Amino acid sequence: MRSVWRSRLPAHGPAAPLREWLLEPDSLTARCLRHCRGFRVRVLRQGRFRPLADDAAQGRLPVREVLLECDGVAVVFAHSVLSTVRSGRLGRWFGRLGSRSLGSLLFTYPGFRRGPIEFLRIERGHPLHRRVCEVAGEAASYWARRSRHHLGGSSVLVTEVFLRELPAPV
Ligand SMILES: C=C(O[C@@H]1C=C(C(=O)O)C=C[C@H]1O)C(=O)O
Repeated sequence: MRSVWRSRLPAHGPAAPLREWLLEPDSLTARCLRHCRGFRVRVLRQGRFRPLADDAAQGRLPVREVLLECDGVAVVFAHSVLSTVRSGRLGRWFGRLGSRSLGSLLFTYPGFRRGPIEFLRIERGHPLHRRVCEVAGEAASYWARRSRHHLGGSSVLVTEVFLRELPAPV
């Protein structure tokens, strides 16, 4: 079952500082780098997996899941899915990222076009909720955002789940 992702945060939604992080128009990696001394991308899995119902995709596709860590603390769980198996340059670059941030590609190479950012409070029953609890600990719900980045005829759907209060600027 697909969830209803919304184009706006509810007025009574998360308060600052989480609200500002959810609304960050630029790269989360760049924001993390401004807010902590030690930033790291911890790759949890990368390969061809069956996408989530929410990913609006069929078949086994290139999937990447990582934790963004600030000063040793995991602050974002990211789940990214390519639109097709044959994704040309995007597929090659995606597969070779390793521990480099996907954002270092999406927000630097000029050919990408980003679609709208959508928001969802991920609760028990959502396929990502269980995965996030496995890595970040049990919580009733997590706020998340997602957007699709297009390059030519391919795209990557990037879903970011915020795990805890995020660091203040250093
Ligand atoms: C899209 C960005 O890249 C970040 C890093 C990711 C990765 O390395 O897989 C995935 C999503 C983001 O949290 C960003 O920095 O905004």
